[in-house]
Order: sequence, then C-alpha cells, then structure tokens
Amino acid sequence: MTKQYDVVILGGGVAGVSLAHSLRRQRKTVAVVENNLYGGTCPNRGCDPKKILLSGLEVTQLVDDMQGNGISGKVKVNWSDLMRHKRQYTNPISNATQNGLASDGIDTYHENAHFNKDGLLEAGDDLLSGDKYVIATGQRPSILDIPGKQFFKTSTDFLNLDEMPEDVTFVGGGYIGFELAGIAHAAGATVHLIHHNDRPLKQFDQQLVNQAVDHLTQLGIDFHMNTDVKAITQVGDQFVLSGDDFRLPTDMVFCTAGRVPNVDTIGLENVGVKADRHGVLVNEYLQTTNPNIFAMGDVVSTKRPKLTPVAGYEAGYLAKYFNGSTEKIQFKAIPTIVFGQPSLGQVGLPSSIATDDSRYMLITNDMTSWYSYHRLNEPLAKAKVVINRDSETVVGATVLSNHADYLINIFTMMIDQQMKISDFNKEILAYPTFASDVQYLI
Ligand SMILES: Cc1cc2nc3c(=O)[nH]c(=O)nc-3n(C[C@H](O)[C@H](O)[C@H](O)COP(=O)(O)OP(=O)(O)OC[C@H]3O[C@@H](n4cnc5c(N)ncnc54)[C@H](O)[C@@H]3O)c2cc1C
Ligand SMILES: NC(=O)c1ccc[n+]([C@@H]2O[C@H](COP(=O)([O-])OP(=O)(O)OC[C@H]3O[C@@H](n4cnc5c(N)ncnc54)[C@H](O)[C@@H]3O)[C@@H](O)[C@H]2O)c1
Repeated sequence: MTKQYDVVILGGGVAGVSLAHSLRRQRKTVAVVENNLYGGTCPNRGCDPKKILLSGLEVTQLVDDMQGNGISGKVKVNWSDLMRHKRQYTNPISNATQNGLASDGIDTYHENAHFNKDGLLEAGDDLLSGDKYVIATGQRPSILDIPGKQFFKTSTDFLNLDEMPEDVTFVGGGYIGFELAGIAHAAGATVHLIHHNDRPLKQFDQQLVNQAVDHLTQLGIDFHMNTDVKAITQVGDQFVLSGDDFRLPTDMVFCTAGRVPNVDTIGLENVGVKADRHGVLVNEYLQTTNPNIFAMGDVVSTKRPKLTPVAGYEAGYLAKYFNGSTEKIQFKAIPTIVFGQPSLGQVGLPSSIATDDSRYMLITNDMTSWYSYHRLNEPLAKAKVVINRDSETVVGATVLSNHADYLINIFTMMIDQQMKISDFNKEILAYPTFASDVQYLI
C-alpha cells in the first residue's frame, strides 16, 4: 500500500530533521527516510564529535603555551578516555533524534530512500508518495581512485578510533585534513599531511594559511606539499604511500581529499532530477529540475561552503516556501572556520579584493602582543579586516588565532547588519574580552 504525505524528506540529517519539525508546526503530514544515523553528519560523524576530540588539543596547547608563565608540568591526552567522552555525547543522538521526530507526529523510516520508475519513493518495502519531496541526503567522504584505495580510512573512522596509532597520514589539505591532523598530533601521534599542490585550504587568505602551516610545522606536523600519492601498499603492519620520488610508511592513512554528494543511488534518473559532480541542481527556490522535488543542504550543487548553519538556513527557507512564501532564497554572509590551534576563520569579501578594488581598504593587525593573547601566551594572532570606504562598514574579515571563532561571529553580524564602524564603536562591550578587541581592529 502506498502511503501519502504532504512532504517526504530523503535524509534525516541537519537539514532534513529541521525541515520536518518546521513542517509539522504547519500541521503538514511528513515522512523522513534515513538510511544511517538520524541527525546525520554533524552530530554523529562531523562537527560535534570533532570538536569534542579537539578539546584534547585545546587543553594541551594551552598548557604548552603557558609553560614558564605561571604553569609548569605538561598534560597528555588519554585518547580512550577522550573517545569515551565523545561517545557519551554521540551514542544517544540517533535514537533521540528519531524519537523526537516520532513524538512530533512525523513518520520515520530507517531505510535507503530511492525513487522508482513510477516516481514513488521506495523505503524498503514501503512505498511513499508526497505532494512534494525534498532531497537532503548530504555528502560522503570521497576516496581517491588509486591502487590500494581499500586501505584508506575516512573522517568517520577517525572520529571513532579506539586507539590512536603512532604514525598517521592525511591525504588532502582541506578543512578535514587540517582539523584531524591537529587532533591526532595533540593525541601524541606523528602526523603527516600530504597535499597535491602548494595551496592547501585554498578558500582562505593564503598569507595566513602559510603562517598557520609554518607554525604547525614548528610544532611537529610534517607537511608534504606538491605531492601526489599514486599507490598504497600494505607492508607488514604498515602502509606505504608512494608517488614520484616519494615513499612514506605510516600506520594509518586517511583520505581527506573532499566529499561527494549522495546522488548516485537515489534514482534521480527516474524523476527527471539533474545533478552534476557537486550535487543536485536547484534554482533560486531550491527547486530541482522536477518542480515537485526540492533539494537542500550539502547535497546541493553550489559554490557556497557546505556547512551545518547553511543546511539549517536552507531548511528554514523551504519551511517558509512550503507555507506560501514566494521569495527567492537569499544568502547572508557565511562565516567559515577551520578549527585548531590556531583556528582560521573567514567571512565576507576576501582581503585580496582591497588590492584590486580601490573602494575597499584593508586593515591588517598582528594581535600577538595584545593583552588578550599575551595573557594566554598565544604564539600567533593575526587579523585582516576589509572595509568599504564609502559606507564605512566591514565587508570581510579573516582571523588566525586560537580564538578566531569569537571574532568571526562578531564580524559576521556587523557585515549582515551593515553596521557602521562608528556605531559599533559606540557599543559598551564587556572588557577585557576578545569581543572588545574588535573595536581596535576596525
Ligand atoms: C568531519 C566533518 C567535520 C565537519 N565540521 C563542521 C563544522 O565544524 N562546522 C560546520 O558548519 N560544518 C561542519 N561539517 C559539515 C556539516 O556536517 C554538514 O554541512 C552538515 O551535516 C550538512 O547537513 P545535511 O543535512 O545537508 O547533510 P547530512 O547531515 O550529511 O545528512 C544527510 C543524511 O542523509 C542520509 N542519506 C544519504 N543517502 C540516503 C539515502 N539514499 N536514503 C536515506 N538517507 C540517506 C545520510 O545518512 C545522512 O544522515 C563537517 C563535516 C565533516 C564530515
Ligand atoms: N570546520 C568546518 O566548518 C568543516 C570541517 C570539516 C568539513 N567541513 C565541510 O566538509 C567539506 C569537506 O571537507 P574536506 O576537507 O574533505 O574537503 P575540502 O574540499 O575542504 O578539502 C579537500 C582538499 O583535498 C585536496 N585534494 C584533492 N585531491 C587531492 C589529492 N589527490 N591529493 C592530495 N590532496 C588532494 C583539495 O585540493 C582540497 O584542498 C568542506 O568543504 C566543508 O564544507 C567543514
């Protein structure tokens, strides 16, 4: 028997779950089909578990930085305890999320979602028909297609490692490679990060990226730039990575060379939905090439950063659209942070625009000797702020420091509110804080 719903959502991740609850508040009938863990990537195998494991890096680095400045004696990460701490948070997520949906009156299916030739959605033995469908199936780690690729582990494996090997290697210098390398290094592993060209974290200000790489190199992370891994072979208990003039034995190798959208197994060809290698194609209403099928979150083909708050924002947009709004989706400034010690955060226009366009002015500050950073003896604290000369507003910022997240969120609000610098400087902010430093950065 076919079950009929107002909206059927494929994927019970950040975007799918958020939209489902919003639609129930509109009294719509909703089904969510999830083939893995409810809650999706962010709370189960992404942002949240990563940041719990990152606390090992934050604590050890703080103690290291403060040596000789009132603190003596080193601390060590106990990986299995830290992992238990993480699992206490992550293990209940999926059931709790599914139960939360069910108690809100949403039908949940723990199956692979797939459009069949009749245009209905198959979820195991169930057939679901929706007035509207929403694809929110996210992405999965991509695995480089090289001999020995079966030896690659993924970020999901890393975030659930029972023991930290002595020597680990990450192939791909993006968000995930940098973040996991920092965590593994703090946990005591010898860490290699291999990148195929000389522009890791290519979305970010390259001057600050290079300073971060130099700093992490001094701390002991072994960067291999302009290196193509062409094969992996198993030799005894180890894996040997090889390329032209390159050979590296390691205990465990993680592929951190990007993520691919989950579009290949959901029968898009049966419902006329087009996708490219970046994901499902949508218009300004998040509508696919089939007018009754929409897509949101990481699975969408877009140049925007694929992040949790973006997925949530798109879910919020679709909830309004399904409730009768006719507005096109419009994005605000999207802040993005590579978490580590230091963290690298960026929002709005890149600092390079000030070189190319006289309407903009760049203010660069080395904050290392400032009170906030001196207090914790932080070794690296830099900020670049782009200002629109005419409107006297901030239009972009990049921050490299252990506390970049505080500053980037403030700059994001200033950009979105188009707040005049003179108005921001009128605010009375709690002092001394990272936030109050912003008044000296603009
Ligand atoms: C290691 C890591 C760290 C990250 N850190 C951050 C961070 O610090 N900050 C940040 O903002 N973002 C971070 N992200 C990105 C963030 O997790 C994603 O942007 C976010 O989860 C996207 O939400 P989504 O709902 O679009 O997709 P997902 O959360 O991936 O949800 C999609 C769901 O669809 C399910 N699914 C797939 N195919 C099917 C199918 N055929 N049938 C049924 N269900 C299916 C999947 O199992 C999944 O549960 C990180 C990602 C990773 C991998
Ligand atoms: N803090 C955060 O917000 C956060 C953290 C993790 C992930 N994410 C999200 O997940 C996405 C995926 O992260 P990611 O780090 O896997 O992807 P990414 O696209 O950020 O980085 C992948 C890197 O691998 C490199 N690469 C590609 N092929 C390679 C090869 N053959 N050898 C070596 N390097 C190679 C690419 O040049 C790129 O720099 C991000 O784009 C982001 O949307 C966000």
